[in-house]
Amino acid sequence: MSETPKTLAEKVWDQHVVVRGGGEGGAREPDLIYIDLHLVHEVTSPQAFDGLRLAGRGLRRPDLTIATEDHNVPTADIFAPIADLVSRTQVDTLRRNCEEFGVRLYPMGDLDQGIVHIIGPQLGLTQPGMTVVCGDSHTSTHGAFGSIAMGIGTSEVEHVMATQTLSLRPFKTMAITVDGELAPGVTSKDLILAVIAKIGTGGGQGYVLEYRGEAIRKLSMEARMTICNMSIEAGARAGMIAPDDITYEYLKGRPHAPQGADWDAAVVSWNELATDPDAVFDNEVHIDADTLTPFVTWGTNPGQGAPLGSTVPDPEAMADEGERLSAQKALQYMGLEAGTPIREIAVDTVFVGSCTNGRIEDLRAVASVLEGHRVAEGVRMLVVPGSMRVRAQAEEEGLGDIFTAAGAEWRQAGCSMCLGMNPDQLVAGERSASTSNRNFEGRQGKGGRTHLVSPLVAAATAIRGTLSSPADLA
Ligand SMILES: CC(C)[C@H](C(=O)O)[C@@H](O)C(=O)O
Ligand code: SF4
Repeated sequence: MSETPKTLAEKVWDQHVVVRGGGEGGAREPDLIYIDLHLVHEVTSPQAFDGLRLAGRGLRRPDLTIATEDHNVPTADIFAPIADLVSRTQVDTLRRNCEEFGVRLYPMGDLDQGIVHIIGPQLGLTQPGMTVVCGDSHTSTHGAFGSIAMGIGTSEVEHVMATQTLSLRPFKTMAITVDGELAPGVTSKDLILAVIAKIGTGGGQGYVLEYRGEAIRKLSMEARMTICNMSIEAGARAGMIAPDDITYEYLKGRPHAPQGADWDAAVVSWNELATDPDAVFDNEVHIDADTLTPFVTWGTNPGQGAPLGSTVPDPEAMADEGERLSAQKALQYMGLEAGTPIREIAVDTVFVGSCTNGRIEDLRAVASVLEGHRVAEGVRMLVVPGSMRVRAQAEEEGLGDIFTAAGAEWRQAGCSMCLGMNPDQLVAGERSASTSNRNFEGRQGKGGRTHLVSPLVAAATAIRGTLSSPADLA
């Protein structure tokens, strides 16, 4: 064990310092950090590749760089040419760039294609103790493996491409300890929505969050990924969970995971990453899992959430002026009145998918509720797997048939209705229950209204037509 007790984040950081910045405290210069894995998608890479081309540079480590197509993918027919010109150009540009610079790319429809944050873990590329970056804010997802995983800007994307390093200032650390156990029907999505409601969308600013405690330890890897995914919605730089047997079980045997003696050696070193007992965090938050119930958002940021069993809050009752004004504006945009029971809010669309909740366990949860039911009259339901492999597995397990039998649309892999960059969009005034991670104005299409929910709530809502949990179906 190290002499000075360290947190998980500090250990991973220290293992990646190439050059330590001079100075002390706030005046400390950034460190130069080595990057183990660089994930690339079509939206944030074109300028970076252009920059390299202009400077006459190549990629420092094409072998540590992987690209996929996700944001602009039409999920209704992934094998047809993309109709939208902007999307098609974006995807064609990625293909040309990857070819020119020697980057491995999973194109639309390939069995390994999917949302960037779903395919990294799925391929075993994301591993404990790594530094993972991508020009995408939800890169925090990969922190569920005990890696420092961050979204970066386009100029940083170019820097990583050229040097495989990044110049970074150390973060502050925050422990989010979740004691107890989640009740049946309460998922990691409810937990993270409750965390963000508690600390606020700016509560994590400048921090790496480490989720710990009994309730976190009991979660599957996929549930942990949902939590780390949304760290960014609390304003954090990254979210992390220490690796344990659940992590190793998930990772073992995946295509890029170490094998044989290398695997054993890796596990020994990964076991040393956990935060030392005496390590000190810059900030600590405690949550009691036992008290949580299904949680949904009513407003236009992920922190504007409340228990499903409660009512739309009254802005007038909010002491903080900023909060009050933001709630007033949100309710107006959302077309909601204070005091309305949340369970009475009717939706037009249910979206299951995204890098938050587009994995196989999410689809299983949805199918378990939908089986033997029909999607309510007048409600459109999209079920969009996060990757083509998730789709294949869901088909093999008969989940696809359950979705179609219930009247849902069973799609191919992509970001889909998580954001309005492809044909899957809400029209103005339409309201959705969505398993994605962002609910700001227009996120799912201009004028669209989004309620963030768990997969279980999404499924029950599809059946009843109003925001509901499976318990309401009895
Ligand atoms: C397009 C991309 C840059 C963006 C992100 O960084 O998160 C997107 O994935 C999102 O979820 O809004
Ligand atoms: S699924 Fe949504 S949040 Fe995730 S990368 Fe795609 S657009 Fe961003």
